[in-house]
Amino acid sequence: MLNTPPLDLAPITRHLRAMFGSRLLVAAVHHLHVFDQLSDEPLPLAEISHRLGLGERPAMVLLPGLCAMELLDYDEAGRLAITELGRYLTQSQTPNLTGYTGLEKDDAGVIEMAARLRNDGPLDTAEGISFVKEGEGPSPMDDPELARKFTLGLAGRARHLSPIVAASMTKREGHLLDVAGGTGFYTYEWLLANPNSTATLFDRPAVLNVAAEILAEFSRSGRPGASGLSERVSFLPGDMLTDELPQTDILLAASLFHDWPTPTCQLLAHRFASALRAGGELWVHDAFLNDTLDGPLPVTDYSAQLFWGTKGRCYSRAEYRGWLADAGLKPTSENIPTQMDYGLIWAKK
Ligand SMILES: C[S@@+](CC[C@H](N)C(=O)[O-])C[C@H]1O[C@@H](n2cnc3c(N)ncnc32)[C@H](O)[C@@H]1O
Repeated sequence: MLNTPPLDLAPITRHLRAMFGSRLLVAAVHHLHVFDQLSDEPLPLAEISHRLGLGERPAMVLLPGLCAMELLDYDEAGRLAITELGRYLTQSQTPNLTGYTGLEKDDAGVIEMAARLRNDGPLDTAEGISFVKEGEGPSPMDDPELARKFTLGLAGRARHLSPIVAASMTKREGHLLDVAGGTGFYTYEWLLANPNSTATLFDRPAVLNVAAEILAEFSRSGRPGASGLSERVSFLPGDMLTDELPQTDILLAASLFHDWPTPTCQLLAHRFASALRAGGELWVHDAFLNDTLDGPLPVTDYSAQLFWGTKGRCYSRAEYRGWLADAGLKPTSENIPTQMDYGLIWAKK
């Protein structure tokens, strides 16, 4: 690990994402009527999702979120039940807080959250979805200005987390493929920690233009090894969903799967497994739900944020390990925390 770990910035991202958790709460009480639906009897997750008219993704964002808020819980039979606290959000309880929470029910963010939950995403996607390039439709990641805005929007987080990630990953000689690598910070830090290795940064062309500027700045930082980095990194523009990926020893998927729905994650796991050489390692850096799908709150709030803005959500380690095993990899049992409610898991080929 690093000698002096940097300050964990999680309090900032937790407060930021709490906005999306609040929208989930008020939408659940006043627009979807989750607590009234459950007030008579506990229901299996599939049944309550069906009664609420929610698809798999919105259900897996909303219901774990309400569990993390301690308003719902799983009973011994695995059904979702209202907790003692959650009873105070039903009309049948006296007193209850629905009059008070209802003061926020017409908030624009709450109304839009309810609409997105019912629709499994925004109604109008003419401009494309942030961080996502899929098929022939428009993508902000292919528009020079938007690609720059979104990529630089993640730069501070990546700059802060990447030394911690590089210190936590295995040290080895070989090649790193940083898929959907964005700014490239994870690659640059990993190369500094592995001086005899090389790397490919794979992303959309407009994103790689920004990454190249960041590499130029990084190379001038004066840190040991930084000035020679550009000879060890290749930039490869492409579409990770369709283009052939180069063979590699280590593949890093940082904040990647969480932008995509489950079937796409399964496809990506297969594609990434095929790109690994024998003995290769697939590393996932992300924020993980509990395997019991009931928290933690910072991650269910993050899942609500991702649901709002992308095609994805947060997933549990068990969900990831299932996809990686189905793709022929051997998931390890290591759970390595990094910071900002993120962590690493990895699998071997
Ligand atoms: C949330 S960002 C993560 C960036 C970086 N890994 C990080 O952690 O900072 C997702 C990245 O996926 C890229 N991306 C989205 N769809 C893609 C596609 N079909 N092929 C390649 N990259 C894609 C985006 O351009 C964006 O840089």
